[in-house]
Amino acid sequence: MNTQLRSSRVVIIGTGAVGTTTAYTLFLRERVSELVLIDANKDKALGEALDMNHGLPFTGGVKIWAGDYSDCKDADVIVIAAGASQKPGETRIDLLKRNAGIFDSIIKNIVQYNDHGIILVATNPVDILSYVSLRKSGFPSNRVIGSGTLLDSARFRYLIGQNKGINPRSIHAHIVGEHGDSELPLWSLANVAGISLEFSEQDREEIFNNTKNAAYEIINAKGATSYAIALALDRIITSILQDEGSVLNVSTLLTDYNGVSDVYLGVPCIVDGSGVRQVLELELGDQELAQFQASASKLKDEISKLDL
Ligand SMILES: NC(=O)C1=CN([C@@H]2O[C@H](COP(=O)(O)OP(=O)(O)OC[C@H]3O[C@@H](n4cnc5c(N)ncnc54)[C@H](O)[C@@H]3O)[C@@H](O)[C@H]2O)C=CC1
Ligand SMILES: CC(=O)C(=O)O
Repeated sequence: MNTQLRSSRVVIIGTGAVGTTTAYTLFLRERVSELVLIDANKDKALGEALDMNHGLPFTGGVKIWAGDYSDCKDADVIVIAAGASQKPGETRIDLLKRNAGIFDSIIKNIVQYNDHGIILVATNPVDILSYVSLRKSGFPSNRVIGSGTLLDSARFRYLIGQNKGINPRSIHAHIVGEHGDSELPLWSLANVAGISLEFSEQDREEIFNNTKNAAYEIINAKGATSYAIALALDRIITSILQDEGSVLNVSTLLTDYNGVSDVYLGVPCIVDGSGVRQVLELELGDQELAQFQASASKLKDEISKLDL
């Protein structure tokens, strides 16, 4: 495992709430040597890059600029956070038509210049758009990753931590499936130091509902979610760039995974410099299996309506 930070370039496509906060997180934590911002609104990318550059005297040496697709040539990771976001009351799936449309040109532009990097998708619906990116890029599946249920699992761990009075970093717990309304909690795997955690039915219901509905709550309150997703993307990017081999609940192509194939869903994966090095197959209980398969069917149904 290489723990040294090597020279690296990350390109972020879409400099709205998610893209910019991710850029700022990478900038503050000095995760990369070069950060390129691309947006359909060139002035927005330019302004964000300039604003961050003015912080350089207070931080380290990350080189940031507003670029174009030719800058993807030397990129190790290309993050896609471009496109429509949910308005209050909209689901992630409601964004599919609008966002699948723009992925056509975004992926074409990326592969015109890059054949070796890792595409990391954040745009919603993230599992379906990761699958679209795989099909349109022709990249191997280990190099097309969605942020998946990493964010949902973080929310779950936070809420369990609140319930138990334990720091969420010490809580091990997983949300798997769609990053969206059909996701499922794996209560039987929730533990602290390998010790299973007990919950009342009422606590389980409250913790899971608050996990699943977190984005709706935040969007109603402030219009977008940005900080926690930026930290989740930073976690994935760092695991790639530092060749960590961390286990993260990202969205990946499933092949006969608990009977599910040919769809992207969030499950625990070993993430390193090659992208998704290994998909870890979980043993699911009967009810969990039924829910997981229902989540897959829902997304496959949506994918079948797309022109791929
Ligand atoms: N995967 C996850 O866990 C999360 C995903 N998201 C998703 O991320 C996406 C972005 O969300 P926000 O940043 O809040 O939206 P935003 O509206 O703040 O920013 C979107 C940006 O994309 C740009 N854009 C649109 N079409 C483009 C194109 N063809 N090429 C380049 N840039 C383009 C816009 O100019 C805008 O700057 C949404 O789909 C949202 O649902 C948001 C939070 C968490
Ligand atoms: C918007 C979104 O997908 C989230 O914050 O979970």
